[in-house]
Amino acid sequence: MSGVSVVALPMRTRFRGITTRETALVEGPAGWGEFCPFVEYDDAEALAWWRCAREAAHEGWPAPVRERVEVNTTVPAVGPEQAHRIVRESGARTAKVKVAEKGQDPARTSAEDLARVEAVRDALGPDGRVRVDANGGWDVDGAVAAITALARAAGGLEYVEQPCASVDELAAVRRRVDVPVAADESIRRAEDPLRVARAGAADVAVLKVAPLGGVRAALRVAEEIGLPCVVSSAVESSVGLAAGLALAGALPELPYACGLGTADLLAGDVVATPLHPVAGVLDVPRRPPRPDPGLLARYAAEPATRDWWTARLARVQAHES
Ligand SMILES: O=C(O)CCC(=O)C1=CC=C[C@@H](O)[C@@H]1C(=O)O
Ligand SMILES: [Mg+2]
Repeated sequence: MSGVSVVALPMRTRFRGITTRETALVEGPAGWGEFCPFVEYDDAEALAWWRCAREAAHEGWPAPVRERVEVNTTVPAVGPEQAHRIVRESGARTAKVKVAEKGQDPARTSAEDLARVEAVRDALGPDGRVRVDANGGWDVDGAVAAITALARAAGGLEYVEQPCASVDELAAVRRRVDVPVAADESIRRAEDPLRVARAGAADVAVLKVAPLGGVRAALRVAEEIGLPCVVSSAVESSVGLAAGLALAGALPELPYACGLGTADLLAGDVVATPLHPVAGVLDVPRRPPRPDPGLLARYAAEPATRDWWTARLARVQAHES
């Protein structure tokens, strides 16, 4: 397939259970788009991710209403020393900390999570903002206990992202804790992204541009959901991150630092100047950065991986026609 480059980007540390981020970059008349649904997603779920890539490559993005976006630093499920170093080196004022890592007991708060958020608070100082993301890893009682303990250890939490898996569980937790609840998977993986708001299950809406189908589609969700929004990445290369920044740049209101600093999680990227935040800030691009041919070659996926992605992309595109 012409104009498609499949790469396997090394990551600095394990995040979301992966240490390599496979992704397909597509070129069109408007620039480059990135198609990178996580490998376990089926073609039906991958369709929105293709629409996001197609928008970037063939249509372009709506004009932004701001030139810069404050971003949080993202702390994977690492030890306290590494967590402290990540936050200090980022210069960001907000940190999102991964907790309830897969395999942990959904009914309890791990000592590792408590130590991690304590180290993050120490690195940020008293004025910093600490948020945590459980990726649905707790049950309701476990979430209530964990959020209380983590808020104490962190010296206060800005919000807790997806403490439980279902909308009904989010609503139950929200009734029992003072920490604001942010919905992520309950929006980006839902048949109806607005249900979480109708159910009174969240205070904040996390928007990921690719699973929501592109900048324009995500702006429509933001308008309809009636909650304050925060934009977060899907650990894309800097090409796909630019789409997230285009969304953050175009939202009428942007009350939170955005989870778009994830180029820092990559040990390799496809653009000569990756979108690394400086003091927790990123500029809003008007168009996606162009991949560097040498980097596309350097990180080119092996043939079997390339064939898997190009076949997946062709199947998803066929869904559209
Ligand atoms: O929001 C951030 O700080 C970075 C992005 C991030 O946390 C995630 C990206 C992709 C999938 C998940 O692992 C995770 C999330 O759940 O938000
Ligand atoms: Mg999340």
